[in-house]
Amino acid sequence: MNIAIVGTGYVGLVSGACFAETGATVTCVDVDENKIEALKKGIIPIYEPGLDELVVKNVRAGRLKFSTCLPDIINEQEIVFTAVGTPPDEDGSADLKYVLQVAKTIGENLNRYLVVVTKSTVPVGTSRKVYTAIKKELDKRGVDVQFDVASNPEFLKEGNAIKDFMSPDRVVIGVESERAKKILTKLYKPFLINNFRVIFMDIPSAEMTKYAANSMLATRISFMNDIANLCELVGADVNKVRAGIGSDTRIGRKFLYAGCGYGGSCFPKDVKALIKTADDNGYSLEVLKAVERVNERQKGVMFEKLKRSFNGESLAGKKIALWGLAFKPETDDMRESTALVVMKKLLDEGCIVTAYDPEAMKECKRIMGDSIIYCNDMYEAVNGADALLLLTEWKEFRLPDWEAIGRSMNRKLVLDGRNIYDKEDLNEHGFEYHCIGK
Ligand SMILES: NC(=O)c1ccc[n+]([C@@H]2O[C@H](COP(=O)([O-])OP(=O)(O)OC[C@H]3O[C@@H](n4cnc5c(N)ncnc54)[C@H](O)[C@@H]3O)[C@@H](O)[C@H]2O)c1
Ligand SMILES: O=c1ccn([C@@H]2O[C@H](COP(=O)(O)OP(=O)(O)O[C@H]3O[C@H](CO)[C@@H](O)[C@H](O)[C@H]3O)[C@@H](O)[C@H]2O)c(=O)[nH]1
Repeated sequence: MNIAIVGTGYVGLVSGACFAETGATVTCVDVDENKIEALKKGIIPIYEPGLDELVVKNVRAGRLKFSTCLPDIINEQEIVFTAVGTPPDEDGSADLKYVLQVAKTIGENLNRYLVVVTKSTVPVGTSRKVYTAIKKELDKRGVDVQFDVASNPEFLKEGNAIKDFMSPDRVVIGVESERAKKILTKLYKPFLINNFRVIFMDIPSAEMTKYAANSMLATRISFMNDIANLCELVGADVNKVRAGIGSDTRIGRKFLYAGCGYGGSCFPKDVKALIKTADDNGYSLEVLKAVERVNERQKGVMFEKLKRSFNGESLAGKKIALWGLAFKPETDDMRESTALVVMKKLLDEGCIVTAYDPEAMKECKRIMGDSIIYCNDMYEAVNGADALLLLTEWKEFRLPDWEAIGRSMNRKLVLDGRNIYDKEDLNEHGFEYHCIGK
């Protein structure tokens, strides 16, 4: 089966490598020539566990190829997926220019039947726009080629992308033609051989499912962050509350972790876009508006705690160490990460910021330049520091040598934004310790 994936980012590259792993012949297409050149040499542009091996293996097997030219390969494909970015526009709506550019290119070059599948996260009605854009170009050329559009939103999480893609909880496909449904069933069968969890539905419902899923998950997090802040005021412990409510199967245990706010390329942008879709349709999504407000506030909580620990004393000139810069562990992605908000606040206050992240140092340098001090490891970052802020719960931060850290810090103060340390343990080592929701 020949398929192409247009847009070779987190989603496009992971999907391409995983489809190739099941035996499909996949061409990953991108307009970024440097990225494609690097991939052809086996250099993977992002950090995602297991991705290097999977890409290299499938390239060697001849099942995974790269191209910068969709027109060259389009008429050899049965399916073309669009996995380009849909960044937020100034008003919060999803910017569809890349998706529609791809549709135009398809219409300008298509000569035989094709299923065009939108994998990017797009608002309801986008597949219709994709259909119209392709048809318009075909009509201009005066050719009568059959094609179908479908919606297949992606639910993978960064840092766990390959596992999520290879063994999905479910695959959602919005499709309105039997021919396209049959082709997509064939493609997804290898992933779900013994338990075919593909949910077919109409296209608008598939498009909406993606936003509703991310919004529900973001809601759980903001809800727990709100409860955590209240726990602090009334003397409860949010970790115990989480265990207490998560054991109710109607609630479930996942995505209930209070912390210093959610980030990433998806939750913030998708919550905004859904709010905008509703506003455009004359409906106000009150719950989601609150979810967003709570998250904005939560990203400032670590800084507020730091200020409180210094009891009104100026933070200017204080050396503050940050552990974790990525928006979550196991990725180098810093889009909308809490660290960006914290760094800005610290620098505005005149602090000296030292930082360490196992994978996101290069990305941080690209964004922050020389405004902070980049350290070679977690221990170098805390050397002479007046406080340590844990912002991303990487595994290597879980069991630090507190004795050594205590000797090297200027003030023994730890603020834990992901609740991974034990207060009693830290206090025993002579540290002042604060976390979220306790
Ligand atoms: N990152 C995730 O974890 C994730 C998960 C599920 C869904 N999504 C959604 O998937 C989509 C892609 O996200 P991403 O994180 O992979 O984006 P990304 O920014 O990592 O990658 C997008 C790629 O598309 C390329 N591109 C742009 N215009 C192009 C064109 N006309 N032709 C070919 N390539 C083009 C860019 O050069 C870039 O390499 C978004 O809609 C996002 O919301 C992302
Ligand atoms: O209990 C939790 C779980 C997550 N987070 C934070 O939420 C953010 C997002 O985390 P996660 O969902 O694991 O990563 P993403 O890669 O952004 O994945 C989300 O966004 C993707 C893009 O749409 C979807 O495909 C995934 O299903 C959805 O989980 C991160 O900042 C986490 O620190 C919490 O604060 N508490």
